[in-house]
Amino acid sequence: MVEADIVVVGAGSAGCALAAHLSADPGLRVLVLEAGRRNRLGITRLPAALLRTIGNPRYDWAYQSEPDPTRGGQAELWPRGKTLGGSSAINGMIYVRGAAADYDAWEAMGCTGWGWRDVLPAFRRLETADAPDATHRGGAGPQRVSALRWRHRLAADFIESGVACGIPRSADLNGPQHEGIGWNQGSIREGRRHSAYDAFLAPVLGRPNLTVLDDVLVERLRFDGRRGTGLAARRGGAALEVVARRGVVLTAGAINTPQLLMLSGIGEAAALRRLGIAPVLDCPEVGRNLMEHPGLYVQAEMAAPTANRETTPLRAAYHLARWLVRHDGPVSVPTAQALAFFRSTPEAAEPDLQFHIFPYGSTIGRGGKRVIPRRNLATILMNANFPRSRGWLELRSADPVAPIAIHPRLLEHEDDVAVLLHGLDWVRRMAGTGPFGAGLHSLIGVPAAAAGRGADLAYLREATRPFYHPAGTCRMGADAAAVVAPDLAVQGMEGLWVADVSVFPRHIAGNTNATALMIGERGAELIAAALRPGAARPVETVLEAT
Ligand SMILES: Cc1cc2nc3c(=O)[nH]c(=O)nc-3n(C[C@H](O)[C@H](O)[C@H](O)COP(=O)(O)OP(=O)(O)OC[C@H]3O[C@@H](n4cnc5c(N)ncnc54)[C@H](O)[C@@H]3O)c2cc1C
Repeated sequence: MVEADIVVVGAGSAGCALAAHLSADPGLRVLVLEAGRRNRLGITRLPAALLRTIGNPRYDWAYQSEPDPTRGGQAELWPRGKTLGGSSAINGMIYVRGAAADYDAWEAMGCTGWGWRDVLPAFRRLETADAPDATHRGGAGPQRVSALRWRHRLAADFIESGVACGIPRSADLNGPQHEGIGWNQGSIREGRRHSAYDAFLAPVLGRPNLTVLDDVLVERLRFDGRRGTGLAARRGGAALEVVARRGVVLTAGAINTPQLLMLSGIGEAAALRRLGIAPVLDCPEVGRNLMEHPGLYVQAEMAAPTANRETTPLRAAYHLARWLVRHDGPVSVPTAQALAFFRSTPEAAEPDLQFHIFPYGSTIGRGGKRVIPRRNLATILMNANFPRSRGWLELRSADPVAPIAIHPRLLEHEDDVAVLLHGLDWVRRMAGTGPFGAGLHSLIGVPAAAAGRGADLAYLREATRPFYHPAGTCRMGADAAAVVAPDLAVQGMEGLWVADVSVFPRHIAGNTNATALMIGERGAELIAAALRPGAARPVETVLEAT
């Protein structure tokens, strides 16, 4: 048996930030449990190595979704990091916080304390940016956020074409001007991936009140009535009982956090009973509201050499050596070189579309493996920022090892289809404008505009994919149906919090890692406040308040 004051389940983006902050109080014993293994983190630090880790069960839960009837029955890989650092150890390292309006929208939805003015200090506190300032960017936080050390010409061309199409230029997409087109920044330190584990936990492992255990699969939570008192886990083949003297924080991510709640009896009571799980709390929204950025990965055949040409054995060896010595070059950078946040139409109330440009393209080779062919390919990623479609998660069995069923429904809502159709027009517009357009041979698979809306729709239904940003499955809100209250406490329970991307009440205009870190940082503040003497939050008060 192991004991701690606070037990944190999952050493991913949010979990690492949260545990580092909470354990800064030497009076609080913090235990972090992570299902993935500590070993083999070396390869994850090479930014270009993500092609080797995504889908690899050593680092990735590698979920397979259920067929999606809104996309012709498409089923696909849903990667989720399974190692110290969680998804931040296998992600594309794109660092973007989203728009101020995204968080003000959270606040307007009842999430008091999550407006931009509340979350900006947390964003600033957690980062060390290349160019800190007094208003928007931090200069002393654990997470390094760096400019690209290697830039491809075609990304510069893409930016110019975007400007020529009417997208404003942004000097810093994490600065005051989020709407616009500009260079991407990376969760990268001196050319190496800077995962949440590297940034937040590794530097404080020496704290006597902090313990991090890897290879621990948490199977279910233990309760005394409605109070979280610990959990049952498995380390290697052995059972492990953990006592949480003051509470448990779930930071297991948008798929595993709701799974763990359901396995522990918190979910839709009737569905749990059918699986032989005794309900502790009837909370039907657990696992619901699954939102994901839907979008297209459009491959572009370019006239001039793209980064695909840098992957010959000789060039790859050179770039690896260059990275080892100088920590720069094509293997030192995140996937995307430039990003844009822009409006699908002039009438759109906010930037509802995002572009990414990758200076390389990949195809699926023999055995279903992703390969980088020796062709001049680039990839334009276009996605909708605020999907209205909702999927859900469904527990298949009471066995904690059985993967949960993921029902994506990416194109359920007509508004999402309409936004993506405009996005497709934008892809064609970029392909016909400015220096990027001049250097482009063809957009592979994209129907010609002349083929009409029917052809576009058929293409969208066939080609739309998830962008690896699932969120919202333990929705935060002030209403009775919300899974967690704005202080991240699970409603109707005591000593139990959720602090990861599951709590999103609405999606954001941006990739989700920075926001996950912010939720960890802000969550730690809220939980520390709840743990202060006199701050007890009786269950009855919570229920009355909703
Ligand atoms: C392939 C990929 C590419 C991406 N690219 C980008 C990008 O470029 N930029 C960006 O901003 N975002 C990106 N994202 C999304 C972003 O990384 C995630 O949204 C973010 O990391 C989620 O943080 P989290 O803390 O909610 O969960 P995670 O970081 O996923 O952490 C959850 C942790 O909990 C552990 N865990 C789960 N269940 C258990 C259990 N039962 N017992 C013990 N431990 C458990 C997991 O192993 C994991 O370590 C990407 C994601 C993926 C998968």
